[in-house]
Amino acid sequence: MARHIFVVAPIVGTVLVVALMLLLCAMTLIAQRRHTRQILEGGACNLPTVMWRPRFWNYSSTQDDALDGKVRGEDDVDWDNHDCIIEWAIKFVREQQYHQYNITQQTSVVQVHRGSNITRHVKKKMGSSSITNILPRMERLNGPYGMYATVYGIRTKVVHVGHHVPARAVLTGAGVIELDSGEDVSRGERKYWLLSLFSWLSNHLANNTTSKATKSIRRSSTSSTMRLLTGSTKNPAYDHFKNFSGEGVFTANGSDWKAKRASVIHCLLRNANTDTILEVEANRAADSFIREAGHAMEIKRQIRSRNDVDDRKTGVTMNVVPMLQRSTVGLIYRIITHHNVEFGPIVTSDLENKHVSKSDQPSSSASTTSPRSSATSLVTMDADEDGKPSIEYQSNNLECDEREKQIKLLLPDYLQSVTRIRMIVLAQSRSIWFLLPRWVYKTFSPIYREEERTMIPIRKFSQMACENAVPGSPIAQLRQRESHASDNTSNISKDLLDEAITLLFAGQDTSAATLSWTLHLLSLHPDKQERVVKELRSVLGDNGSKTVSKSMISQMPYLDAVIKESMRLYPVAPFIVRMLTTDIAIPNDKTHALKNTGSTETITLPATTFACIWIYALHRNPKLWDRPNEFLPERWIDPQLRSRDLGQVEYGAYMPFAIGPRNCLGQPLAQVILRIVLARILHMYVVIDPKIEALQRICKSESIEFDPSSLRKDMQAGFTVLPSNGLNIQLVERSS
Ligand code: HEM
Repeated sequence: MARHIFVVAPIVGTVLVVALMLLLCAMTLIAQRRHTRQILEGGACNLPTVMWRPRFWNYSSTQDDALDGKVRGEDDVDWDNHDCIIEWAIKFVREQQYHQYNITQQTSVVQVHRGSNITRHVKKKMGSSSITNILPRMERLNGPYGMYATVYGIRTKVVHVGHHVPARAVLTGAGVIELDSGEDVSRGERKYWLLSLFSWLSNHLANNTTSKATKSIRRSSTSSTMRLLTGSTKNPAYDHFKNFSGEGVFTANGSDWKAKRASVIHCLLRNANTDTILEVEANRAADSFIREAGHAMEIKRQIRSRNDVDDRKTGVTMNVVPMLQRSTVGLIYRIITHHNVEFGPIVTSDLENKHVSKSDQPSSSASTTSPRSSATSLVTMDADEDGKPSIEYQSNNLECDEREKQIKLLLPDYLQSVTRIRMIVLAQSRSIWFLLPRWVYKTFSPIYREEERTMIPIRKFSQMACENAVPGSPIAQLRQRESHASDNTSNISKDLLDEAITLLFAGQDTSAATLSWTLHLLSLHPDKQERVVKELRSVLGDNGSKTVSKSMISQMPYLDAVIKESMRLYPVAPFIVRMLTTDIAIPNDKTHALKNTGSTETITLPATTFACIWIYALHRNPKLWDRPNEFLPERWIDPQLRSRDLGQVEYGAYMPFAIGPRNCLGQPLAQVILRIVLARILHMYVVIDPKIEALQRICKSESIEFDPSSLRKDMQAGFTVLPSNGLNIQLVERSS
């Protein structure tokens, strides 16, 4: 009997302790939810709130299908076979998916409470794994300021922001005071400092006036000047990324972040060669894409053995997402390391001549940067006949050196791993482990183990990038700076490795995703694509050089409008998160006009609240944009259409690169990369959605109005959003 007691007592004791802990957790959760609701709905705020039950999400590697080009429900369709496409289109229309294409997978429950004016209690179903399902609903739940308070887990208050005024207040710390007339602060650090200064002054002055809400800003402001100036920080909202990008500029905080950001901006953007390198490398990235497509066309031609058929007319249907990922990773790698390595497929057939030389190599690098050129380093600056600077790669005359071989071998694993890590970080932030201390996650979570496995190729690739960095390159310069230096000069510091991981990913993933969405939209709108091409030809000339320069893209307003519009509809970072370090006062919905701040009532977002800025919802807010869901590049250039969009004039309404001190530091690079690569691809190929022609025909025969937007792809959530399950595009060579 006594022996039994010794066995049973510990078991019973453990059960009781676990039960007690669960009870405590549940009570804390309930108390926290009530507290949050009181803060955000009650008295001062009166905001519409969404109480969001924590949704636990498992990572499953089947999410990786994006790279394999599988399209849900479309796996068996041969997109190069006309009959197959027609068969698919008939099925698609007949099954009446046509008008409800986006609404799939509904699993968990969201409750919506309309502040203190609750008149109804709505229950809605939301998809747990697809952001596409969440975002349109966020839009539809538009209350005053489109704001939603959410409770994630036990400890956190979250405010969802879908309106430009509070978004701007959170991201710039500007609060209720109108500081800027709609200009983009991201264009220069100088403006940002000016804005911050204004922000501080205005908040300070407001503290001395009667505004009860703004008084609390001073009370809750921290000793850190930076925090006082910005009003918000990424910390701790971005802790999920720390295993990935460590203390790189994306995840660092406080004075560490400030020093790192200054260093990265200096080394990446203030380099005398930056502009030329950027131009050359963006053209090379396009060459890489074109070469890969050409290679596929050649293979297709060989497989079908139809030499008599002119393949340039039929083209080839390919998943362009991984192609763009490969091209852009090479581009960013070379920009930050100046290591001259070509990642694209090395094509040994005469195809290379057909496609690469045809598309012209960038400037004078033409003869030395072909895929067969040797492993070399950048850079000597020179001037061509027109006095325009150009780049020579110094050749060491080796066929392919060891470092080049190694980094090329690592590329497929690297790309697969970054694709996987996008999902793992998301899974982590939504898993039950999020609610527990970090050490518990690290010790017990299978997600962490998967994350560590996935990080191996990423760390290896980035380590090699640091080792291969040529003197004078951004990475080599960073290595010399205090913010990223190692104690031992021969070693690569953890800070430098984190930065390499950050820059490689931040630069590559976002650019590839934006280009994918833009090609997708243009493939659904052939008329708009033709307008871009007409403009391109007028600038490049039909027979002239096909290399695109920065000055050329500045003469292409429609191309610019297409990219802006595509980033409006598909901002690749659909939301960003900040934690408020001070109370932030914003005008309430009745006194919308910011300029009358003297007489406005304010409501307060309390310090320590997480603010989730829904860039996606801002970009599609019908109060800001005329015909918000339409792909309408003309809105950016036609004065009449422009005047209908409040979003084009209100600062903070359009922010694909975010705004405020933690906006995208790579924006100046990205703006050039996107335009040059897109121009080159469109100059070479007609991009066609393989389904569109068949659907148009079937819709016509069934007397259904054809709406190209119904063919838009779902968004696959990750760090950034990509077209779900890849993007099959038919590429057909343009006849000149
Ligand atoms: C289409 C291209 C790009 C888009 C749409 C984009 C968008 C963004 C956005 C929205 C953020 C803020 C993220 C957040 O707060 O959660 C960001 C941050 C950042 N981006 Fe980009 N980005 C692009 C290209 C680039 C490039 C080419 C680089 C560099 C090579 C880069 C480097 C960074 C870095 C380092 C940060 C963190 C800045 C900080 O926290 O201080 N991005 N980007």
